[in-house]
Amino acid sequence: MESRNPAFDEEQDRLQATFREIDRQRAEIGPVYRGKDYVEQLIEAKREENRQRLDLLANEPYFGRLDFQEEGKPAPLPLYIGKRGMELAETSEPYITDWRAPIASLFYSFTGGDDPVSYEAPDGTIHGEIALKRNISIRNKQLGRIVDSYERGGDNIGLNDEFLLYKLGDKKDNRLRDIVSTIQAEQDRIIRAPRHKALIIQGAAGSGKTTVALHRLAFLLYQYQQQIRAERMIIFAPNTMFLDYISGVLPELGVGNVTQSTFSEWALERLNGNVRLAQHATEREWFSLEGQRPAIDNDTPGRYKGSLAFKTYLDQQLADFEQRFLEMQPFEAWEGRTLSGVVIREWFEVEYKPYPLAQRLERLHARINRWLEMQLNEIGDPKLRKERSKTGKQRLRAYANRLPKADALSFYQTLYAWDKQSDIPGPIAASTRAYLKKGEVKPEDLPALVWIHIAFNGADKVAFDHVVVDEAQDVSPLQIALLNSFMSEPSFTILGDLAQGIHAYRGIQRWEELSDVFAADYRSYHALQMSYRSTLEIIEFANRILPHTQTGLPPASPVFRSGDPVELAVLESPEETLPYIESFIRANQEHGMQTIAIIGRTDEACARLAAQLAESGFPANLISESHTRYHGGITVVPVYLAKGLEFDSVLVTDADGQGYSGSPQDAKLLYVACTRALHRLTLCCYGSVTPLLAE
Ligand SMILES: Nc1ncnc2c1ncn2[C@@H]1O[C@H](COP(=O)(O)OP(=O)(O)OP(=O)(O)O)[C@@H](O)[C@H]1O
Repeated sequence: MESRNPAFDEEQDRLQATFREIDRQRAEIGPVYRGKDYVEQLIEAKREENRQRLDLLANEPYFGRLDFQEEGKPAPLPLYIGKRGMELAETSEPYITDWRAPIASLFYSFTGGDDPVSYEAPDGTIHGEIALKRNISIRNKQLGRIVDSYERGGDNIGLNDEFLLYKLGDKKDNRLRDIVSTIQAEQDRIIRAPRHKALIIQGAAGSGKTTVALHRLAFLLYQYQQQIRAERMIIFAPNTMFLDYISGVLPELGVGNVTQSTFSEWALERLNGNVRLAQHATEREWFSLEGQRPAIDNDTPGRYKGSLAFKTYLDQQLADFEQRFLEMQPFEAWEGRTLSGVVIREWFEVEYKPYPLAQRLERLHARINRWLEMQLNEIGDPKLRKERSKTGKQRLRAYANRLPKADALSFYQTLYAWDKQSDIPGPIAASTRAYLKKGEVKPEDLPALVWIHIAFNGADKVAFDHVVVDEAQDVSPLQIALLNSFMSEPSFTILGDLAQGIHAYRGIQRWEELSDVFAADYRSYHALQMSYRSTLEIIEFANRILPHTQTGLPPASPVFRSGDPVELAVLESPEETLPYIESFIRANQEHGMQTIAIIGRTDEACARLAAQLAESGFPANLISESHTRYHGGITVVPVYLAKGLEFDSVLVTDADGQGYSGSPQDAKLLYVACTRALHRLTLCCYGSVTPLLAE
């Protein structure tokens, strides 16, 4: 605990007063209503919301204080900033300010100096001066550390980062955490950006992209309470384990009900389970060490099928498909009774035009059926009517069967038919055909399939109020265009790091590929360069790998947090690897590291290692594609699945020329591996070190 001083005593008194106020308000809410009265139930829902808010506040009422003197006011007023807001029950005066409130933006944007400051309030710009900025740490209801990062008239040297460094030095468990108390100005600008934008964020490893995106959701829900609903927000992330890892942040911020999904999961749901996915086939091809991996270009299957050029091709094919309905023939129910083609086309082309194709077909079918019933009703003789009814219905079935099918998978299959004249490059068509023949598609086919499905069935225009796409360097322009078609106006947070583009065979090479999906007024590009996750030593080490990724990205800037030097162990023989890893784990546990990861090169190597470790008494959590949970503790993980995660201490194995050749693809993998470490990074290999680390 801090030594006693007047500031500490003042904050102690304020904290106790706050707890008393929270207790008072909590008691006033009264007992839970369990009756059946609907109005009472609605009121109870509001009360429950209040209970939850007060419980959250009771734990850590606030984390910062900002004394702001508004222009024209005689003295500064202290604002206490917390995860949720609170008013005094008696006077309705603000007592704790929600971090998302406009005035709280000053706490984040202010980085020192005596210059006047301003913030955007609903009624216009408010000007004033800051007299004090104070970080207050409250843990288990106890006042802990107080750090004044600015005091008017004080010397204010070098205190700005102290609280941040104190926070960054923490050991991690198995969950990503909120950062409300230390959001940095550049991050805050993204969090508070207007709603109707497609923000594209290139952020260095550990720059807080994922965290910032989650805080942005909380901000949007607060700022646009009337227009945005949590149930209509969605977060796309690369795998379910990563979703599990980040799932704690939104509840900590008091946000529930936001859908979190992988793109594949979401797409399969759209397709009503009508397609079967060849799981992980591409990953196995690209991340094993067997075989020669081809160079990546625009004709790499995943890149081609995710391109806007492919989207144009699909749209053309869909338009041609629709044209074929214009050739609809007359329907002859029985000899002498025919519904003319002109009438049928009129219904289809004019009357049903506003509906999506599949619905138009359904309506047309029902309409012809009604016409048939009417014709039958005109026949007086029951025997003849029965006979004609049989013929008419048979013929209608045959007629409907002759019409092209508005079904996404059937249509997609026709694009790859061996005799089809097509824009699709031959090798791509052949390999896709082979999968389709087995009744399977690859993840790279899903955007196109959903695109077709939407063309046939329509998209729910207001399905999303906001979409977050994490690890967006691995998604395709077609995916983004598709998601955009589920919104009346774009509202996106798209974030990633090209240097971590390990799925480049299906992802993008430049951000323009994604931003081209949006009109110029909507898109805005942001770069986050400061990296918060790792120590100075780790960031500098990883920065040396960066040029080999050939992405042209600038090095990440470290926060000045120094730790142990990065170690590279060159072993004499493969037999030394296991004892080396065991001693690594032991040493790190003794050092207080809570999450320790051994990052291997392939699935197979990791499975072998985890089995060996278990035998020698180090049970580790092995992560594979099918894992849905990240448990913390000791983890063995193949590098391509480590993306997005972080660990107190990391050992990268296989750091030799075979594990990581000098190619840009392997440079990205090694960059991902090294940037997972918060406090300690070690690499090991036997034989020759990878050319990526040759210097
Ligand atoms: N302003 C901040 N204050 C405290 N911690 C922060 C801040 N910004 C980021 N962090 C921490 O840095 C780490 C990295 O954050 P996050 O995982 O969101 O980064 P990222 O850019 O998505 O990383 P990567 O691309 O490498 O997966 C997390 O532990 C997060 O809590």
